[in-house]
Amino acid sequence: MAKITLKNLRHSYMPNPKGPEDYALKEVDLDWQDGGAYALLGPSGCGKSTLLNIISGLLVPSEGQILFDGQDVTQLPPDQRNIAQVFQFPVIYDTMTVYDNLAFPLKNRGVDQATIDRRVREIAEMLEVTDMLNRRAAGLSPDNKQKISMGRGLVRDDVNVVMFDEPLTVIDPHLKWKLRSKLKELHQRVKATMIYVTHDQTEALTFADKVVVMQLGEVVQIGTPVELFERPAHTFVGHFIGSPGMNVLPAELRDGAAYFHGQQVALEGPVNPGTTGKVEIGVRPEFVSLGDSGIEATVRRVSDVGRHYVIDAEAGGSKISAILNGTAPMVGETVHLQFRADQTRVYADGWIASTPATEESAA
Ligand SMILES: Nc1ncnc2c1ncn2[C@@H]1O[C@H](COP(=O)(O)OP(=O)(O)OP(=O)(O)O)[C@@H](O)[C@H]1O
Repeated sequence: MAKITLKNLRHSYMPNPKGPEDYALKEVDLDWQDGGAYALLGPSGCGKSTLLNIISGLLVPSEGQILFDGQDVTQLPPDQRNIAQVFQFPVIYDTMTVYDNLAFPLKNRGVDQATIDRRVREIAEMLEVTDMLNRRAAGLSPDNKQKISMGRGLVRDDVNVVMFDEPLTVIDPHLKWKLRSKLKELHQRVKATMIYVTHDQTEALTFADKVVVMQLGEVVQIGTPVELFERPAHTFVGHFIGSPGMNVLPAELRDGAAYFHGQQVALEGPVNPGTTGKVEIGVRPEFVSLGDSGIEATVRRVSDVGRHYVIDAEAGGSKISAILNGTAPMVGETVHLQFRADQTRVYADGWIASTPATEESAA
């Protein structure tokens, strides 16, 4: 396994790119640590496949370098990069048995028979497909085929990285959670560097120790699932992660204080000096509650989602969502919303622009 470094990477599909908008990947600098479980998360078109293809060698970047353990591989073709890939659709040989499918990547490399047998049986046991080893792959269900595809990606222990590109696309929804947790478990056992590409936050957050969130060809935040939830570095991360996503409300700054719809809102800590641009307040629905005072709002929608209620209220033309326990208000009712101060942050032009009070007092 290897540490993978992306250095000043940029890629444009155009022959003569001019502005940043001509780049499918804007400046990307990233270190993927040896043995880490990473997710690359972002909406369709944000540049995930472009980045994956650059790492695997299918695409040579317009600018920058890719290093495996410090060695420049930017110009190396895929077959010399020693990478395993699992795609959206199962890549297996229907006419072969499950055993032979799993053994294939090892046979190809001239691995000895005893090692092949040991490794195939280990992987089959991890994937819970031992009872299928002698069956022909043609007869398997789509999810079992994809399991075997994953097994083929994991069977070699000498690859630099295993990359999964939306691997659960073909899996039935009710089986997805099973394979999702299986993959996490596999990472813990195999300890390979793994990159899991998806647009699905649940998949990313379940699988990864660190999630790389991309938007419009840019990495907007790298963090643990908890970090992304608790302190989104960008409003996009706030929106994209969470259900419902973070409330992002238009705001004004005056003398270091933030105002929404003319009313001061208590913040996690000071606003960064010199903050300008489009100012917004971000607070997750989990940290919005009802009180006797606070922001006056009209309830527009109440959804009972089992363990709690989600309400959408309107204040000053903005929608504010809250996750509430206990008794839900009625649609049309006027309520007062309170934001938990230590979870209320300022964003300027999308980027976080306030600092937690504790960090400041520790400084
Ligand atoms: N071969 C290509 N030629 C020209 N433009 C491309 C090519 N491949 C991708 N693009 C453009 O580059 C940008 C990033 O695309 P990319 O496929 O990397 O995103 P993605 O996040 O993987 O999306 P998806 O999940 O839909 O595959 C998009 O604007 C896309 O239209």
